[in-house]
Amino acid sequence: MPDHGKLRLHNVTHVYVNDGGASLAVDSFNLTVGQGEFVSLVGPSGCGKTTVLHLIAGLLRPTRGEVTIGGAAVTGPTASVGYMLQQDYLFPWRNIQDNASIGLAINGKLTPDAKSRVRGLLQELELSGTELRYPHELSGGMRQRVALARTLATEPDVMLLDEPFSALDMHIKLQLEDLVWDTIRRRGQTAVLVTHDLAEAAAMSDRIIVLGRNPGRIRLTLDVPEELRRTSPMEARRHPSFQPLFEQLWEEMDVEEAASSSVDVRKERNGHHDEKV
Ligand SMILES: Nc1ncnc2c1ncn2[C@@H]1O[C@H](COP(=O)(O)OP(=O)(O)OP(=O)(O)O)[C@@H](O)[C@H]1O
Repeated sequence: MPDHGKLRLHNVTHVYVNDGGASLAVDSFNLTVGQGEFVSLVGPSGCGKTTVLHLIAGLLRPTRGEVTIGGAAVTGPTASVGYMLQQDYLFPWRNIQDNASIGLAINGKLTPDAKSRVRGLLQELELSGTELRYPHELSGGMRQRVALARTLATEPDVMLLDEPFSALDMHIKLQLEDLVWDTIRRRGQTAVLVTHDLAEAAAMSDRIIVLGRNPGRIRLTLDVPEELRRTSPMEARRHPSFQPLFEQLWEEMDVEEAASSSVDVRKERNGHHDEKV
């Protein structure tokens, strides 16, 4: 049977409408992500990457077009989608076990089995012994691992990652990239990562989608070579195929950023500060 993809955005357009007027964030966006595939979205600031994740998560409804997961239309947030953000948003008054269990508690699924699964997750993420501690007693990397446990606890099929490593220092970031990559792979989850870090995109993904400047449209798709997909992000960074891929991405982003700034220059030159070019 042909693979129609776990996740599909079909001709999706999103316009934000508020007091400031209407703003086109994503325009006629088409993307299919296969079951178990890891895709990264990169592109200039404001090009619509987070908007795409919010549409997949059901936090926003498309103005036009359709988002489907497993063939079913996304009409609102569902437990089958997990979301990991730059900030961990742990509750300071709840201990680590309770923070990791919060999604299950909200969904009314905090059964004894689920509790023991959360304990297993904390163990898997090397957080054993922290269960009764509070977030302020943990390092940034540990807190982000608790956030990962909280996301995995509800057993989502699709993981959305919005710059989850960008607030961490380099050493912790590299370790956490490996851990997240490994947990996602072992569970066969489908993942979409938004990142400004091109090396991270190259090291973690099966496929990289380069978006053009606002409004979000796909400018280019790069398939990551098989030998990099098979290895952990840390190992991928050391592989001979890594540098050429990174350089290609860098050049593509350079072209895109240059296009953005030439538009700004053109706008300045023409005195058209408010006009959409
Ligand atoms: N709530 C909102 N209301 C109006 N416009 C918005 C809103 N959220 C985002 N936008 C606009 O939509 C466009 C896309 O924003 P989005 O946050 O998706 O971009 P991004 O690529 O994730 O940016 P960054 O890389 O800087 O995080 C931008 O022009 C932004 O100003």
